[in-house]
Amino acid sequence: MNDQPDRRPRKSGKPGKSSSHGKSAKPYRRPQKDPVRILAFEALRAVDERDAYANLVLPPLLRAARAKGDFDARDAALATELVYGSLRRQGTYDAVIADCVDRPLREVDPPVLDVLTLGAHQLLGTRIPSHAAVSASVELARVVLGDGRAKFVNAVLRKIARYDLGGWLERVAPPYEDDPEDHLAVMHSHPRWIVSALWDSLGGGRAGIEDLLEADNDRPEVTLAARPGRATAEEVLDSLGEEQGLPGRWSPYAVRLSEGGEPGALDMVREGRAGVQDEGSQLVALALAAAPLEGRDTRWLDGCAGPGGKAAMLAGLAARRGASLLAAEKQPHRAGLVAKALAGNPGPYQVVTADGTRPPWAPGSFDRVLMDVPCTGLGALRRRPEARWRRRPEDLEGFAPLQRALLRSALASVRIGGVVGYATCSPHLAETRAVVDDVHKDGTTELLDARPLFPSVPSLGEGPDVQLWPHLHGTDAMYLALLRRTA
Ligand SMILES: C[S@@+](CC[C@H](N)C(=O)[O-])C[C@H]1O[C@@H](n2cnc3c(N)ncnc32)[C@H](O)[C@@H]1O
Repeated sequence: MNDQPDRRPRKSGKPGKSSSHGKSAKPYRRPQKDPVRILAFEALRAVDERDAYANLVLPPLLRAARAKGDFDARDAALATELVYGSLRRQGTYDAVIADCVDRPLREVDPPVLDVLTLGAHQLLGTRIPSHAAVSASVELARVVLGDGRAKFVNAVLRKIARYDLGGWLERVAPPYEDDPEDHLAVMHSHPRWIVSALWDSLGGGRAGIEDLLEADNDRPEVTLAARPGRATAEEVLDSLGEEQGLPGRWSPYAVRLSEGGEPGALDMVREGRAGVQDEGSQLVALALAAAPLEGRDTRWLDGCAGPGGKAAMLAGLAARRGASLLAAEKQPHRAGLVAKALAGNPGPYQVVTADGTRPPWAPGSFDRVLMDVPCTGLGALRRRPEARWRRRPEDLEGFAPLQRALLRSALASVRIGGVVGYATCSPHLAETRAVVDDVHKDGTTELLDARPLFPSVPSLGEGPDVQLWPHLHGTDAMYLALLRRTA
């Protein structure tokens, strides 16, 4: 039922005209322009209409609003919460809104639906009092949709305001006993196919999958990685000044920022001595670097390096051990980002623009190889609130041949006895174990137990591969399998 939310023919209609104010008995009053809600609406329209990413579209809008004055940090925090919350909880809010309108959601004009979603989030997902949430949304509707459609918005939001979130969920979520996946999809605002895929990968009962789906709806912490050889986590912590930070949970290089702030503005980040990087990604790079290896260990390859977070960590670790890193990336502009991330690395490295499936280097050239392949990104839903609604199950078929080709190419690139790390930022079994099992069947690899290379990280399952989880580890759902080439 909730697979394709019955919503949003995306490209939309135009804002309606204001109704004539001569007809109203009341004297005409100009709508009140609330810059926070107007900005949130603009961001949602960009996500809906232009397939923009909220995390890219929002910062410039916020900067422009602040530059105009009259928009402070609290306004920015509220606008961010309204945009991210509306996108994350869209599946739940769609079910609620559908119950309050007398036509299918796909027949509601998308800008109207965006105003309703923003209103629903204020009513059901924030502490804003109901009357304020309704009146602010109606004023927004008057500004961006016109008076006629503002009446419709008013009527729908008044219906929504009758119950709180719990009350609505009891009404609109199908009973768990009838259809567990549909129930969880509505309760936790994920498409049903993603609930199903995550559950297949996670295993276990109801409690675990519920915790995972809720963790996907939490705002993730911003984590920094001290670049090995250029800074330590202690130095990064000391440099934070006003910003508060905590050491990482698992990675000795991690620093968790307590307030989101603007990490790009921190001195350490501007100087390239630290970078923004989820702790799960740090652990994957550290595990590959620590995998046991006999014989030569001087040539390392990152075969899918852009934008360069793991490459920066690997390059620093390689430098300490007298090894060099080749960082390859197919997209030239992303290879540029890798070059920027690696600039100033204390040891030898090279960045090349290259297709990892048709590599320009000789077979067997490397001792350690990381293949962090392109994937659906279902492991990073916390960071990209719109991604869950954009992804389709068919996307998996698009990635499958490339993922296998890149893993095979990684194994051809490593010497016999060398180690390949196959990584994804998706826990979907079609992108993780299915790929590794297919390639392992060729009979030229040994699977290594990756778990001991994640020291002190709990709940790593039965191995030999490692799947991290937001609700268990506070990281993105990164996956790592380690394969040694045997023939
Ligand atoms: C998951 S991202 C890698 C993230 C990176 N390891 C990091 O930590 O910053 C996958 C990257 O592979 C690149 N890519 C896609 N197809 C490729 C190919 N055939 N050869 C090399 N790189 C490829 C994409 O452009 C993308 O930058």
